[in-house]
Amino acid sequence: MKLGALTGGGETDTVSGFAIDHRKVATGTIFGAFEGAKVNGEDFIPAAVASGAIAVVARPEAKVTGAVHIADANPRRKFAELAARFFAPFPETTVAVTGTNGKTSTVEMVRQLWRMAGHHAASIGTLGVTTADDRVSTGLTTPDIVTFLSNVAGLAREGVSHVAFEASSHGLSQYRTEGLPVRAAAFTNLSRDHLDYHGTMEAYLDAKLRLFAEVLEADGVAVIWADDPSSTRVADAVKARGIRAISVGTQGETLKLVSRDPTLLGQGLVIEAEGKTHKINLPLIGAYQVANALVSAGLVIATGGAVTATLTALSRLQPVRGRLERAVITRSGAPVYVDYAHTPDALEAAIAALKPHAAGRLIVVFGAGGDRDQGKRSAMGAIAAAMADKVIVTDDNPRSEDAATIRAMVMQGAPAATEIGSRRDAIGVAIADAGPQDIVLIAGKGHEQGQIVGDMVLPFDDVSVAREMAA
Ligand SMILES: CC(=O)N[C@H]1[C@@H](OP(=O)(O)OP(=O)(O)OC[C@H]2O[C@@H](n3ccc(=O)[nH]c3=O)[C@H](O)[C@@H]2O)O[C@H](CO)[C@@H](O)[C@@H]1O[C@H](C)C(=O)N[C@@H](C)C(=O)N[C@H](CCC(=O)O)C(=O)O
Ligand SMILES: Nc1ncnc2c1ncn2[C@@H]1O[C@H](COP(=O)(O)OP(=O)(O)OP(=O)(O)O)[C@@H](O)[C@H]1O
Ligand SMILES: N[C@H](CCC[C@H](N)C(=O)O)C(=O)O
Ligand SMILES: [Mg+2]
Repeated sequence: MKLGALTGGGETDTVSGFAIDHRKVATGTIFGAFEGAKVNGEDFIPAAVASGAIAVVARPEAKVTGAVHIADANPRRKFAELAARFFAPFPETTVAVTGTNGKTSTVEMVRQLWRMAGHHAASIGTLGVTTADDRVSTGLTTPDIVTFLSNVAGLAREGVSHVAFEASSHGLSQYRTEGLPVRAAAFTNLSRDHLDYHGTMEAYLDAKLRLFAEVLEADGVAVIWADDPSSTRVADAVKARGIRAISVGTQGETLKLVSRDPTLLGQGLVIEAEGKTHKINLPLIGAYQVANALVSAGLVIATGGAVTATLTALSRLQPVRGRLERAVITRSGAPVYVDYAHTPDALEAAIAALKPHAAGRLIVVFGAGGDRDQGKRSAMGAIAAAMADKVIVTDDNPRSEDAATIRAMVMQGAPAATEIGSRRDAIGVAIADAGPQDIVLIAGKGHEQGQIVGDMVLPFDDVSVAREMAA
């Protein structure tokens, strides 16, 4: 592709690629110079040009010599639009999910439902780029724009026609997925998280609303979990654009959840849709997975799936890794579940999912990530103290923070909790303590295969450690 084709000018240089980090620039690259949270990418423009950048997308105020300056007041969005033209074509059907919790579960369920309907489908999010037979981590829930667009284009070349991706609030704020047409967008819920980045809940919600107010195609469809207090804000943003909405939940109009009865390994659902009543056996436990299953069914229906076939397919959903995953049963007969709950609302949902199944005590082991929202820590402690029978506070991913300080903030909400810094020891104590009527919940890291301490990622997998301790 010639540079002129992207700028509308006559430049004849051949574009070889796109980069937002000067260290990845080669001859023919278009460099995106963005002001970031840590450094200003504009400081690296001379180095990028020296490495062969033929154009730089930057604010009008930025200084660019030796390469074409593609000036724009919103360089991240401009860069994404140009990169999308370079990496196209993309799979014909792409959907996005946003919300504090449920994104990974929902995109994974959408991928499974599409596959059951015969489509070649993939998902992109916290678990990485996932296809029917492969999973590659990108390190982020919503990857950076170049990683994202090049991966989506690669999936199209592999014959993937349907992609579901997680639109995190950071990703939306940083235009990491702009330029890729979104046929349907779903909202799961909004509760406290990432205030270290967004500052206020209003700013956090605004970041997510952009998916519906700007990103979703004008002739697209919104899928809304109607039972969340913020769902009306999403419905308003969608109505303002005259876009069709599918609402799901007990307050849902398209897929109305009439009843939910826990069974041994899942739950029996009664759902009203198009005037008909559907009885579905969902093979997943927890009210929160019903919410995600209905949102995922809404997304499949929004993109052409038949209602009855899609709802029936819910009974064949496979568990999502690290989301109420049953890791092992202890020698005393106590099941040990691993869950990714790392926000107050999520911890409440995970504990609420397991409590009805615990004839004895629910023992919860959890902590909180470092370099993340600090305000949620005591709130998580308080929820665990209120809802669980025994609480063990331990390390999650301390990152650059002092681990003991993080634990102390969690303990403020759970003063009677047991504190064990080593996550391995904490899991061991919980499993040794659990009796035949008890259930152990290990929360916060889910599928993660490492514990981030400082700049190191130490190998650590909650499921493997639980199995080791229960052996
Ligand atoms: C806070 C945050 O979101 N940071 C992300 C962001 O960095 P940034 O734009 O602030 O970049 P910066 O580090 O300040 O640098 C500014 C610019 O200079 C460039 N640069 C920088 C250094 C250099 O030597 N040369 C150079 O060109 C950088 O590439 C960047 O474009 O853009 C980068 C490229 O896309 C991301 O890697 C980085 O994710 C960091 C590592 C991160 O930890 N993000 C987490 C918080 C995150 O995004 N989590 C969400 C939430 C998950 C959820 O929903 O819970 C996710 O989607 O994963
Ligand atoms: N619909 C829901 N309502 C409330 N809690 C939920 C819901 N779905 C998931 N959870 C809780 O949140 C945890 C994370 O779920 P999931 O990974 O699907 O969310 P996510 O939005 O992808 O999270 P992240 O933003 O960290 O990527 C689950 O392990 C569970 O504890
Ligand atoms: N166990 C992780 C979960 C959050 C990871 C991801 N959602 C993010 O915020 O980057 C932590 O709290 O460190
Ligand atoms: Mg996720």
